Amino acid sequence: MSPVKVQKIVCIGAGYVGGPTCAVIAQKCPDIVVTIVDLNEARINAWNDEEYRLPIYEPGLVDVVRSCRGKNLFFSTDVDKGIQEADLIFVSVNTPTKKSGVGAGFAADLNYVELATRRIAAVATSNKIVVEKSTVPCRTAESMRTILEANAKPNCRFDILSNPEFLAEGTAINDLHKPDRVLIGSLQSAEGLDACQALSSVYAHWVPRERILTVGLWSSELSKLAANAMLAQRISSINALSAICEATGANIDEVANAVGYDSRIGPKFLKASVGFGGSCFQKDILNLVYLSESLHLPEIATYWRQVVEMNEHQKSRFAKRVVDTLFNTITNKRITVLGFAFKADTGDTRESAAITLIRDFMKEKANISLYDPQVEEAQIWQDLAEASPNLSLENIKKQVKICSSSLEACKDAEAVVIATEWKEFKQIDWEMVYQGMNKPAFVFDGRLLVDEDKLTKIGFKVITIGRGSL
Ligand SMILES: NC(=O)C1=CN([C@@H]2O[C@H](COP(=O)(O)OP(=O)(O)OC[C@H]3O[C@@H](n4cnc5c(N)ncnc54)[C@H](O)[C@@H]3O)[C@@H](O)[C@H]2O)C=CC1
Ligand SMILES: O=C(O)[C@H]1O[C@H](OP(=O)(O)OP(=O)(O)OC[C@H]2O[C@@H](n3ccc(=O)[nH]c3=O)[C@H](O)[C@@H]2O)[C@H](O)[C@@H](O)[C@@H]1O
Repeated sequence: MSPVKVQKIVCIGAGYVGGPTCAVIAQKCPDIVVTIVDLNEARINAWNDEEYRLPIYEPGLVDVVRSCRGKNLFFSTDVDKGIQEADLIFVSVNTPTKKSGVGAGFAADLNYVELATRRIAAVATSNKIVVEKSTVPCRTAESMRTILEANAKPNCRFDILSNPEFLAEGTAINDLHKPDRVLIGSLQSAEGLDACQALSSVYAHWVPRERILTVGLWSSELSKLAANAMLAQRISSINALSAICEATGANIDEVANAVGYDSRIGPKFLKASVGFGGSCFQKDILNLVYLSESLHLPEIATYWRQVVEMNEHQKSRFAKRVVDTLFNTITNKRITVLGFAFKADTGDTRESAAITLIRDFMKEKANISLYDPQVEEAQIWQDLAEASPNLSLENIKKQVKICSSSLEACKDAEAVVIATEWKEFKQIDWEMVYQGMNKPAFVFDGRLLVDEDKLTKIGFKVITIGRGSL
């Protein structure tokens, strides 16, 4: 048997990963028809929007979709038809942390993966290559195989691959166009290797062969969790050092720079911050913690859990520094929060540090003015309500005001807190901001973004993460 030549791809899940990933596959493989399906009709309608108001904000994404939608790229809610017609199926559904039951708070909720897998088994009438794109615990492919084989129609074979995604939001299109590596895991059987070859040939349309790594299934699944854990660990390490800097007068930027010059360490991902956010770092590390505990490796679980605990500590440490600096009370004071997304260049707010900060400021009875250039208002209210379940939305709205510019948000404030590193916050007219604020006027820079000397000259008192305020 020789590898299948992939002609039709369906992707189940039109989210942050399925959408951009498969849009780029369509763009780079004009000979392949790609259909992205989702149960969420509103999301699919947005992907099909005539004015290209897509459901996610990602620089460069509109151009990719514009170049191939309606030609070889389609978005649909008809999941069954998509499955039936495809020879390769990406499963790119959400895998959030379980909220209840065994492993609640740690384990990945694999319900969506299982439902998608069962749907594939129920409706497929020909052989399929099924690709795990979602981030899943090690050995999930085995569960998928068991479900598929138990429910397969006669003469219908399924080959399962793991092909985790390493894109980061905000740079997704560039990451997909020029990936550091594409990782494909398969069984080492003849059929498994053929399936692996078929998927490799899809990526080989634009990714150099030496960057397409082929490994065993379990290594591939674990490598995804490992990569996120090690990236997050770097941030927790630099953030732990930022606390020492604040207490000693060392400067975290200088420390990170000096440390990063060591070619074994490297300069990337060493930016101290108010804490990492995003849908995956915390979830994937907790998943690794749960996996370690399930494997009776408690010391390993404790080691990785600390990365998340350090992140929580960083967020609460920063909120406390704001309160302490503002003479130990922010009750009835106006605090401006600039940025709500978990990082710049995305409208995504999942696990954003800004949510935790605002929750903590609300507990202190502060009034908050908030501005973010991308995040939708409805999303902000939903996130704040979820973070403070004891407060009604009506009460939250009494304490929080959403503004349409930085200048408006900073008016009459005692302090400005920078929570997201949006480029436009670098270009704020701080002279004008200063005039409109109460005095003393404080700026708390949680993203090492502003020019501290310049702001100090204007009259601000600037408190920066990882720098002493002596
Ligand atoms: N967001 C990111 O930057 C990255 C995420 N990942 C992983 O990729 C996976 C997907 O993440 P996102 O795209 O962010 O999630 P998402 O929540 O944006 O999208 C998932 C989509 O799957 C759909 N869905 C769920 N079950 C379905 C079913 N049975 N049939 C059809 N559609 C279904 C949902 O309606 C949703 O639109 C997760 O496992 C995540 O850990 C991996 C790398 C990067
Ligand atoms: O599995 C995933 O979901 C993805 O998770 C991260 O991507 P993402 O969360 O989109 O964004 P990152 O750039 O990694 O940033 C995550 C968080 O860490 C923060 N961060 C990042 C880098 C840094 O030096 N300091 C820092 O505080 C960011 O502000 C952000 O809040 C990984 O970078 C991707 O490789 C991975 O595919």
